[in-house]
Amino acid sequence: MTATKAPTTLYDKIFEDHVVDRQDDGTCLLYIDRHLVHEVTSPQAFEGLRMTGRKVHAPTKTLAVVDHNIPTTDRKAGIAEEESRIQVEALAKNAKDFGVEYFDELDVRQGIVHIVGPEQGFTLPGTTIVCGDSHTSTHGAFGALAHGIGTSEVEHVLATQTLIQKKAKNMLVQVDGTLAKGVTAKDITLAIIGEIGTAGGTGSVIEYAGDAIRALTMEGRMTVCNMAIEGGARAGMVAPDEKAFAYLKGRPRAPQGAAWDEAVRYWETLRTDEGAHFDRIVKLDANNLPPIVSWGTSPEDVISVAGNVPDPEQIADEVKRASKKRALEYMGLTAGTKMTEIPLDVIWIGSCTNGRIEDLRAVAKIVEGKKIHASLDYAMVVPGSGLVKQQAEAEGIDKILIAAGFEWREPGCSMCLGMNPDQLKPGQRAASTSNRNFEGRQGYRGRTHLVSPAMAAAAALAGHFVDVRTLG
Ligand SMILES: CC(C)[C@H](C(=O)O)[C@@H](O)C(=O)O
Ligand code: SF4
Repeated sequence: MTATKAPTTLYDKIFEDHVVDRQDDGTCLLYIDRHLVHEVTSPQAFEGLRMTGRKVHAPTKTLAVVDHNIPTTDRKAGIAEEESRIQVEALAKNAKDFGVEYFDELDVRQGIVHIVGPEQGFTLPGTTIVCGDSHTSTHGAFGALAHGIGTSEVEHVLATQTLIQKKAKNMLVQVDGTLAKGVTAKDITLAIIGEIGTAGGTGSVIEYAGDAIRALTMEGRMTVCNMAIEGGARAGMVAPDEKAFAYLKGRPRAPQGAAWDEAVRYWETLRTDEGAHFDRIVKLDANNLPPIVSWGTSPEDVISVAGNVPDPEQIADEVKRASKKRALEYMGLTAGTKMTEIPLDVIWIGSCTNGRIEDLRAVAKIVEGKKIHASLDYAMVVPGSGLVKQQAEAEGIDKILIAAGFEWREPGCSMCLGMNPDQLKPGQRAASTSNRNFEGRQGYRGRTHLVSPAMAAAAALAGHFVDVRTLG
């Protein structure tokens, strides 16, 4: 008698393929294929190795890049802020001492860690990937199991190439239908968080499926998986397909020749079986999805650009009501105001959510031959990596943006979190293509509205939000 194997999810498959040891209580030791390292969460981890005389277990499976603390202006001028400088210098030294490849601030391959991994073909389908950074979920777009980890785990992975994990629940987010013109992956991911809330994915790994996800480019899928974290999930993933393979083919770290063909044969098996069990299923209709704007101080505070600032008084739950009232106060908004009538001060385009070439192309397409609105303090574009910047310049995108009045910067995290000099001033209101809008996220008392690159571009021209579906 042949036993039929129970259908399993993509997450189950990759997880089980990497289990080195399993305890009775379900605690597993997972083998880690790829470890990305940046300057913020690695100094103590390397220090821990040094103090105990340990080495990096698999230096070739580790890649370090500087991103959070570096200025986006002249790199050769160095870093003025001491704490930032110390972190960056520590990473350079640690990479050298421990034999880890490192992209420094003058390397064209440098950029935001989650943009660099896929670009280098370091991120591959079916692998386990970790980084001391919450948005490691981005890599799940390639059908990898990608976890953000804490600094003590960074040390553990450096020393052992393994991670202690318990199996998460399986959650399916099914997005079907066709997006309206101007509506993008960012709107999908913001809408999902609006629907499930920032705790909606707690304890789960989300698989994104459906024809609207299939129709997205790899850049778009990365945008969606990037924000799985804002939906509370441990990771997000999309089953790899021809688009993923085409994106990776020929990348420096991707397999070549016969090894490539063999890899693709394996990658093609990486999908959820028909009938596999999901603990929770959420559906989103792409057909009717409007462009989304955040109005509050949580990524779940989202609304259609065609809507009005919501009224917290309508919320039954007292605690929630108080918190949303506070959010409106912080944001300097009044319930009932039309979203398209909120005047903006700053436009910021970049981040691991939306700092890829496709994002910059979308912006250039909208602003070409036009000027940013005179009422803005400034508009800034920060490419996600040196290679994105180079590609954009080869396409003339930099010229279009500069002619329209944008600042064109060096790559890094920049104002996504303002660990470098790029910060909002108190009271300044920004349309930002990043992923977090907490109080002070982009600068002390700064106000952030999360949007797609197309929405940010249209807002740059108008000085307020515009429904991009109405653009010609
Ligand atoms: C600095 C880093 C630890 C942090 C993260 O993990 O997400 C940062 O990238 C962020 O986006 O807030
Ligand atoms: S771009 Fe923003 S979200 Fe992404 S890693 Fe940098 S700080 Fe974190």
